[in-house]
Amino acid sequence: MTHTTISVTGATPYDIHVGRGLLAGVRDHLAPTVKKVLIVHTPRLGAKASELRDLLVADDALEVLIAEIPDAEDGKRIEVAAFCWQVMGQADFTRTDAVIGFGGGAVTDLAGFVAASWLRGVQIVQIPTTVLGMVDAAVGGKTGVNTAEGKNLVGAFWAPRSVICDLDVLDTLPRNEIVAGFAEVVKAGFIWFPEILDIVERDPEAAVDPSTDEFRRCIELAIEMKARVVSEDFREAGLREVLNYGHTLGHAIEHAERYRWRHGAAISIGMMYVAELSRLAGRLSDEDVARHRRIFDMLGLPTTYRMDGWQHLLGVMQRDKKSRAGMLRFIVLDAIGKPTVMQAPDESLLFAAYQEITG
Ligand SMILES: NC(=O)c1ccc[n+]([C@@H]2O[C@H](COP(=O)([O-])OP(=O)(O)OC[C@H]3O[C@@H](n4cnc5c(N)ncnc54)[C@H](O)[C@@H]3O)[C@@H](O)[C@H]2O)c1
Ligand SMILES: O=C(O)C(=O)C[C@@H](O)[C@H](O)[C@H](O)COP(=O)(O)O
Ligand SMILES: [Zn+2]
Repeated sequence: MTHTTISVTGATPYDIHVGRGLLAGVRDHLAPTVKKVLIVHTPRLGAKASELRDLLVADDALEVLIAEIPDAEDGKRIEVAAFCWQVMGQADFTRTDAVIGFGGGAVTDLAGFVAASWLRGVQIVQIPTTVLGMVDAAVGGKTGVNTAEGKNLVGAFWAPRSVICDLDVLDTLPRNEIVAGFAEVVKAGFIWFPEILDIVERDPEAAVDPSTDEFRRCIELAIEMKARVVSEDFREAGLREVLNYGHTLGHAIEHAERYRWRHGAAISIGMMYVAELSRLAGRLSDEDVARHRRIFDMLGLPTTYRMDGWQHLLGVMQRDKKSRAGMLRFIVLDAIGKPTVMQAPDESLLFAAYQEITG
């Protein structure tokens, strides 16, 4: 199977590697000067993390440390970052040492933040083990943790040295996780590469099956999209905001559900919401909105939410990072592949769109 390399350019360039059997070459992705490596992983990835450690200790010059952190969003907390800092401090981890984030998006976000903050920045190699991590979380250098008030409210922009997407690690990933992660792939289809949507519509089963060419094509298109966007706008001064399509309501739902929902499920509803918002604002056609619903239905991703929580969701959305001077801002579509910003929409319009997605 071929090995694809997708490059991020800009002030801190790096490559994203996609293929199979890539973990064997992990040492080559760390700077030769590295003496200590911290592998951050969750209990579920314990056996694979041991294999990774064995590959690294084959280099006698390397000392490998392990930080096993709680699973999923339970790991994206400041207390967990503090635990990692403690492991690093006790091992005299220096500026020439390296962190490896080995897991889903929750792990790569946390590990990236630990690397960004330790000694004000040490190198990080991201090895995502979920679809979502490969196409989105491990690429682009957004790192962080959740707080009681909201999702990803504390963090840093910190570019990885390298991203290794070894498709072999997806063999153990449950189907529901593959599908949830595919929500970010579909997002790339709505905002940038409609070819992804065509592939899903032709054969949704093949699209989410990691052994198919269709899956590989979708994954690579989504990574390509993200690499192009973050190459142009690393710190989200403009263009990068398009990657937040569906996330304003999506993050508020994750908060309302106490981070027990899959990120992909929450943002699927969030994308359905902004599609309806775009339509009610006269921007998006009925057919393009129907296309959203059809694609989410084909994949088994949710498109509706309960009627009651609106006031709570609205309050949480005020803390969205795209808000400016108390004004809400949403990424909406003028057409498929044409995202834009909607500034301070009327609350009645926001509620009308919400009514369209209540089951
Ligand atoms: N930084 C970014 O740009 C960015 C982008 C998108 C999402 N995110 C964040 O990513 C997180 C969601 O990531 P996720 O969907 O990968 O969730 P996750 O990290 O919680 O992983 C999902 C589940 O899959 C398990 N798992 C991971 N790899 C596995 C494997 N190979 N085999 C079996 N089980 C495995 C994990 O233990 C976990 O239970 C959210 O916190 C979201 O905010 C960040
Ligand atoms: O990389 C980005 O930029 C994104 O917005 C990608 C999103 O899919 C991702 O969930 C991100 O973590 C959301 O960022 P936030 O700044 O809204 O917390
Ligand atoms: Zn996301």
